[in-house]
Amino acid sequence: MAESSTNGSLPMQLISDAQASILDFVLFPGFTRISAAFEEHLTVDLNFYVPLLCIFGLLVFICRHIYECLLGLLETYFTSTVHLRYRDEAYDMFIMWTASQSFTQHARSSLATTELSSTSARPGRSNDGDTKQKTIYYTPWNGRFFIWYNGYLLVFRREYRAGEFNSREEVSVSCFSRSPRILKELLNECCMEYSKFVHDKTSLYEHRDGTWVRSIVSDVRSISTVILNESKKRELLKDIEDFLDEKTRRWYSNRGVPYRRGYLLYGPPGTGKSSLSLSIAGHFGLNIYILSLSTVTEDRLRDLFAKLPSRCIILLEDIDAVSPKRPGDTETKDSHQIVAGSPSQRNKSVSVMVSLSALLNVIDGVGSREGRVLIMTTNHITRLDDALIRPGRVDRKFELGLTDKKMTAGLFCIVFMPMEDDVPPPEKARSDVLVRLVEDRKVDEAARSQGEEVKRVERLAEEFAGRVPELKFSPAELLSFLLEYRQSPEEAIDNVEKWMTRIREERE
Ligand SMILES: Nc1ncnc2c1ncn2[C@@H]1O[C@H](COP(=O)(O)OP(=O)(O)OP(=O)(O)O)[C@@H](O)[C@H]1O
Repeated sequence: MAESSTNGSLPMQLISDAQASILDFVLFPGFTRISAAFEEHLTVDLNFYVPLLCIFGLLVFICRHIYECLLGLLETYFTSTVHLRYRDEAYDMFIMWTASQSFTQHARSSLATTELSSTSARPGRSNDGDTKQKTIYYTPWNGRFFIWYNGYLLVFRREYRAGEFNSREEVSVSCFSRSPRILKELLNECCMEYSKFVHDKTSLYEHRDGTWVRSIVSDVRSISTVILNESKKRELLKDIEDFLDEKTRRWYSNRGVPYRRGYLLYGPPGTGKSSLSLSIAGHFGLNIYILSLSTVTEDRLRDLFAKLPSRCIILLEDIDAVSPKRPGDTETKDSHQIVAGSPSQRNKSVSVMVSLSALLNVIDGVGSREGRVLIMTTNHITRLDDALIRPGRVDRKFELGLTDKKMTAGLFCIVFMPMEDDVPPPEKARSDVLVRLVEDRKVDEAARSQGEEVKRVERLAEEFAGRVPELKFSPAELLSFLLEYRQSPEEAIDNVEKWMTRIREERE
């Protein structure tokens, strides 16, 4: 120590070491090595420039800080921002809009997906099925992007924040103005475009992590494709139509009666309870929220009911999963509190998480939305507690049964009746006049032969229905058999006896 202080070289060395380490770790990683290399090969002592570099680094640091402060001030006082919550429909609307904008094509960082929604929803079903027809969508990703919209410069930020437990995406759009008017205009446009897109489609919501997420946007399933007793179908549709009428809403509201309607669809498996509910949603242009009681806890159930919009269909499937009542059980004080399973059992089985009392509370509790149509389905009506299906909770009950002759023929027609959309439209007309004439003639011939085909299928449908005994098979079973022979109705008729024998044997 004494030696070092006498020659005076160590303090200098210490200073330059300290400077070097600041440079190495803070401002200029690898400085020491580079400096050594310079000294060795070019005989230039970089240590001479260290103070200058430190000052320069400090200046850069100060400037950057000032820039951040100014940007923060600008953002706080002179810009307006709209934040979009990931997994919310507004997010999907905006992202869908960006995918069609030209600035997206030039974004240097973009996300390539086969879906445009936050929830892996399928906007339309164009991306299902044949992989050759899949579309890749590009949307700006992880950065700040500038957009010109109606003459205004907007900044679109989309940042991905990876967390230890959950990762999330942050999306916002800002404008350089204290008024958010232009941002609202933009989001209105996104909303309108989106509405046009989903106009003739049914949005199907399922729950994920305690919130409703749109899982499918599908083409409306025509109610005519659900085969059941026609008068029952008409009665059900009429009832829902009356309920949804504005006059009915006023009537309920004027008399202080909760504006809700409940239906129970019951019958054996595969008789069309879910299909009917979906097509009812499509028929009335309502979104459908599907909930299986075996997949939620009571708290979740309460939350999900509270988050329902005011006009929608909520489909509660397999409600017998919560009802503890069996034929012969006596109604006790506890019957409304009985959970189908003790707490320990509840932990073991996912199918017994909701008690009857919790279900009744959400059905008619204060959190329950006005204007919602509740459809409950069950395969075992006898297992349901009377309290669950009393009027007010279930206003109408509809049984969906096994096939009778008419239904069998109807199912046959669904499979084999020619439909306009079966054949894709011809490619764009070619200019060749002769070719077009030939095509026109083909269209006429097709129309004529289609009429004959309709009569033929109707005749075959009657023959098929004559061979299938009534009330022995579910529509799902028959449909699945018919689809095997969808290219040939005659073969379906020839093979139905064999199929019925096989099914009977399987059942025994
Ligand atoms: N009445 C029907 N008309 C047309 N198709 C039907 C009918 N019933 C069932 N299907 C067809 O059978 C399949 C199953 O039907 P769905 O899921 O609606 O029956 P479900 O009664 O809800 O069955 P589960 O009780 O097992 O849930 C679907 O593909 C559906 O298209």
